[in-house]
Amino acid sequence: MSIRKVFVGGNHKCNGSVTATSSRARLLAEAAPDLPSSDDVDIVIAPPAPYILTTKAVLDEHGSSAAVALQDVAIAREGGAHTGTVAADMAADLGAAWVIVGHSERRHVYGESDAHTRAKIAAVLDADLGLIYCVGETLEQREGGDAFGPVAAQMAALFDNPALATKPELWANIVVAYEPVWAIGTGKVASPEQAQEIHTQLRAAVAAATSPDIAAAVRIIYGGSVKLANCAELIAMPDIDGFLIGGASLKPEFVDIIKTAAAAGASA
Ligand SMILES: O=C(CO)COP(=O)(O)O
Repeated sequence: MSIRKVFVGGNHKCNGSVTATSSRARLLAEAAPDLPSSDDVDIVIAPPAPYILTTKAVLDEHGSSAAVALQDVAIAREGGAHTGTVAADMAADLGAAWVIVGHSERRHVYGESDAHTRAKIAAVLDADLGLIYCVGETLEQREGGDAFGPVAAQMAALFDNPALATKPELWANIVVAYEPVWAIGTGKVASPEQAQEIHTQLRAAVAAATSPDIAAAVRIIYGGSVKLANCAELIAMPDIDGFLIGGASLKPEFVDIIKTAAAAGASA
């Protein structure tokens, strides 16, 4: 059971419409009386960028404490000549509180380099936004016997960030999402033991790169085929502090996953 405040994010990826995204936000906001308070759980929705304003408006209108996240960001904080992207400053302007960086679909489908990921991390931290930093190994890498090696290499992009060296308090704005590539959208969820093993290694890596206090406080969440049927056993592990949810965040069960995760956290 996590001793940290549970964090549940819904990554809508490239799905939805104005109507569908609004009704998902409304469903979540209307469930608020049945959900634990924002003292016990952080809830974040990452709709496609064009729907951020609408999502935020629906949440605000219903007094929801859920926050909004951008799914990816430009490498330059202020934007400029970066066709097709959204800048961190624009995310803040739209009312987003968080930005996802390093998602496997950016790394593997769009071929995003480590240099891009590093620049995006810098842009998000510089804009004072929360960073949901995704890491994860491919099936090939896991079957090759070293699941953590590639994850550690991805974490280096975070550890090398100069702002974090001078302002370690920025770690409070960071959530690390372990998302094994083989589990994303496949229905093949990592076992609680597999996830816990990597989360422990991640926490140890944070401790080695920063301090035991920062490592003890940083939230490490799991993503990859999380659904209502498997979330309870995952959240029961001591180093799984929440979830980043793709497919199931588009369904009404998202609310029930939040309830399950938050209840486990509150009883820890
Ligand atoms: O990529 C994910 C969240 O960012 C996970 O997606 P699924 O929950 O659809 O496997």
